[in-house]
Amino acid sequence: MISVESLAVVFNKGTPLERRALRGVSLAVASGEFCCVIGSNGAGKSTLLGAIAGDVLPDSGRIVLAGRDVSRLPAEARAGLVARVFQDPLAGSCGALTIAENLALAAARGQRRGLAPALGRARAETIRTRVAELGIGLEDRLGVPMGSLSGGQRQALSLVMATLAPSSIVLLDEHTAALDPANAEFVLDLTRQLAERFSLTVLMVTHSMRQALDLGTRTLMLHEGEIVLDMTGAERASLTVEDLVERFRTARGQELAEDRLLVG
Ligand SMILES: Nc1ncnc2c1ncn2[C@@H]1O[C@H](COP(=O)(O)OP(=O)(O)OP(=O)(O)O)[C@@H](O)[C@H]1O
Repeated sequence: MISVESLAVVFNKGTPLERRALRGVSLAVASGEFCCVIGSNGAGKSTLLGAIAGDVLPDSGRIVLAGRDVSRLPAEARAGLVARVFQDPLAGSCGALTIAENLALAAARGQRRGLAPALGRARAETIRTRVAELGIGLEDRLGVPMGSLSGGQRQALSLVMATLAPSSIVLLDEHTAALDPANAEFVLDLTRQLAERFSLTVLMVTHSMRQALDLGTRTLMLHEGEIVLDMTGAERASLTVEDLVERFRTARGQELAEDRLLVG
């Protein structure tokens, strides 16, 4: 469960570059809910995910994850509660470490232990099984450096890493945007499967309005640091991309001026 209350983030406060990235965002995401987040450039999507993960500390407001108030905790202290996958396939894992080492560290996330115990036998078996389930032959290459893999392979492993530790909150920040269409589809399918299998609570940022309506159970639209649309259930099921554009126009009294969103 994610609970965000009146969250505000201001960058470069008190300078000519001041930017209010989040303007009092409140949001409750139930356990097992899969929420897609869409919005134009600079809407505050990454800032919201960063604030939940602890990479961005809020100026005001409160964040509660799985019943624990984490508002002032740094990212390391939240690692056992929340996992994040980034747009850049290189960002979520260490290229110099092997696949097995990266996965072992992910499995030990949130625990105060080093690499050696993380590579215990039982854990090594789990890792091998989880990698084999991807069906892309990486289980026979667990000793190769992560840096030698393709973007698609790396993102697939990042998703496995995000779901190895018991944390059930996963934040996906345009995690397929840097992939070619075939790999993006593969990683999206994997996202669906893992979310269902582990009853994950997911916040997935996407620039594709189609994806934001097709995937998961809820669609949020952020605009200029505020949630302007929040759709779920039957209302969402019948919505087309055109309807979504129209809803935005009605809510904000302006056109959605974002080519990337409309094309996606
Ligand atoms: N570290 C930072 N320092 C200063 N300003 C920032 C920082 N991070 C984000 N911003 C600003 O805050 C606003 C929200 O940015 P954010 O990255 O959250 O938007 P976004 O919705 O993820 O956009 P995009 O789709 O372009 O990635 C933007 O105006 C951005 O320029």
